[in-house]
Amino acid sequence: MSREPFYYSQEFARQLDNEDELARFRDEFYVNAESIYMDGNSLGLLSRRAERTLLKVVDAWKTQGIDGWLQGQYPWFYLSEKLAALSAPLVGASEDEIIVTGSTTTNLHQLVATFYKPEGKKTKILADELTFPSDIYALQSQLQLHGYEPAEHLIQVKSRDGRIIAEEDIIAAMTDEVALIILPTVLYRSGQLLDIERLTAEAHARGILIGFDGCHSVGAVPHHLSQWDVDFAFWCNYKYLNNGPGGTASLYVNRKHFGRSPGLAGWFGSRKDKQFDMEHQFVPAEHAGAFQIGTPHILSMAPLIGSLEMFAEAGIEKLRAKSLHITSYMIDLIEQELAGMGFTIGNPRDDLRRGGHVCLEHEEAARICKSLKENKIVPDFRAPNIIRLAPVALYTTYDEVWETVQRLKAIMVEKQYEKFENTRDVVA
Ligand SMILES: Cc1ncc(COP(=O)(O)O)c(C=O)c1O
Ligand SMILES: Nc1c(O)cccc1C(=O)C[C@H](N)C(=O)O
Repeated sequence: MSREPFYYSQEFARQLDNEDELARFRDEFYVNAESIYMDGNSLGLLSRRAERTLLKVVDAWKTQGIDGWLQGQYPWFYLSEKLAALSAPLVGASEDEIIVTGSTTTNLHQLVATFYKPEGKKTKILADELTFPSDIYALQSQLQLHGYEPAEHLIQVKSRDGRIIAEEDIIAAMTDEVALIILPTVLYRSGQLLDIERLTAEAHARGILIGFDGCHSVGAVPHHLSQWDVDFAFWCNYKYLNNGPGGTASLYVNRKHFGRSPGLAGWFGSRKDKQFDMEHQFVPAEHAGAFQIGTPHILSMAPLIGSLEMFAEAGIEKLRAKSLHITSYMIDLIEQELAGMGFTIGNPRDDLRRGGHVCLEHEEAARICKSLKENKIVPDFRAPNIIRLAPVALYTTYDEVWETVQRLKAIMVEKQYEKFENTRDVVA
C-alpha cells in the first residue's frame, strides 16, 4: 500500500482503494449508497453475515421454542461462551477469561462490585476527568453503596489541555489511598490511546488493581490484556464490532482472579452443569462466566457471531494497519484542504497514542455537523467543539475520505453551516 506522502487528488484516493487488501469486506456491509458513513466509532454498520446469524437465531426461536437453548446451530445456553472464544484474539486473552454479557455500564458495575474492596486507608477509586460520563456515574454510585462521598473518594486525573490525559499524571495520582483504577483504553472524544501496559505495571507496583473500558478500542486496536496483566476490562460490541444498537457487551477477568466471588451474583454465573439443579447455594463458574448475572440477551448477541467471523478472516493487525493509514490520510487531507478555516486536529499524531477515529475541533462544530449531515456525510458531534470522524477499516474507502473532506471544504468556503444553530441534537 502506498505510504506517505499522500497526493491530493481523487485519483490517488482511488489508487489507495485499489491497493487495499481489506477492500473486499466493504461489500459485506449494508452501505447506504446515498451517504458516507463516518460514525462507525459510535454505531457500526450492519453486515450481511451479522444479519444472517441474527436471522438464524430468530429461526431457532421460531422453529424450536425453548429447545433452542440446547439445540440448533448456535445453542443459546453456550452462546456467551462461544462468542467469548471468537473475541479472544481481538483482546489477547484466553477464551475463558472473557464473557459476552450485559451492557458496558452494567459490566462496569459488576466488576467494581467485585474488585473494589476498600480497606484501611486504601478507599479511593482513580479515574480521569475526560472519561465517558456513564463510567463516572457508575463509580459514584458504587462509592455511595459503600457509604463513601464520591467528591472525596473518586479522584479524577486532570487533563492539561482538555484533550489528553498524561500517563505521568495518572501515575502520580496512584497514591497509597487508591484501591482501584478505572481508565478508558481510548478516550471517546480525543481518541487518545493510553499506554495500557505501562499503567498496569505502575498500578501493580503500588498494589492497586486496574481495569479498562475498551469501548473505543476493541475491534480497532489490538490488545494483549493477559500479557499486560490487566486485572479486568469491559467493552461494548456495537461500535467497531458491529453487533447492532444496544447489542450485548463483554467483560474480561484475568485468570489470576478466577474464584473471586462476583459482586453481583445471578444464576447465569453458575457452573453450567449446576445451574439447573436450582439449589439456593450458588456454585459459580470457574472462569469469567461467573460474572454473568441473568439470562443472556440472545437476540442482541446473535449478530456478533457473523460479525466476529469477519474479524477472524481480516485479522486485527491488518485492520489496525489500515485504520492507522486511512486516518492519517484523512488528517493529512484535512490539514492540506482545510488550512486556515479554524480546525484543529485534537487527537494525538503518534500511531502508538491514537485509536480509530479522527477528532476534529472547531468552535462551530455543532452546526458544521448538521451541515455535514445535510451533505450526506454522517459524523458525530461531542460537546463542546468536537466533530468525530471514523473511517472504519472494514468498510470505509479512501475515496469516501477524499469526498468527506471536499464536502467539508465546500461547507466552510460557502459558509453553508451558518443556516443552522450551533447547538447539538438530542442524540448527538
Ligand atoms: C467509553 C464508553 N463507556 C461506556 C459507554 C456506555 O455504554 P452502554 O450505554 O452500552 O452501557 C459508552 C457508550 O455509550 C462508551 O463510549
Ligand atoms: N450508546 C449510544 C446510544 O445508546 C445512543 C447514541 C450513541 C451511543 C454511543 O455509544 C455513544 C458513544 N459511546 C460515544 O462515544 O459517544
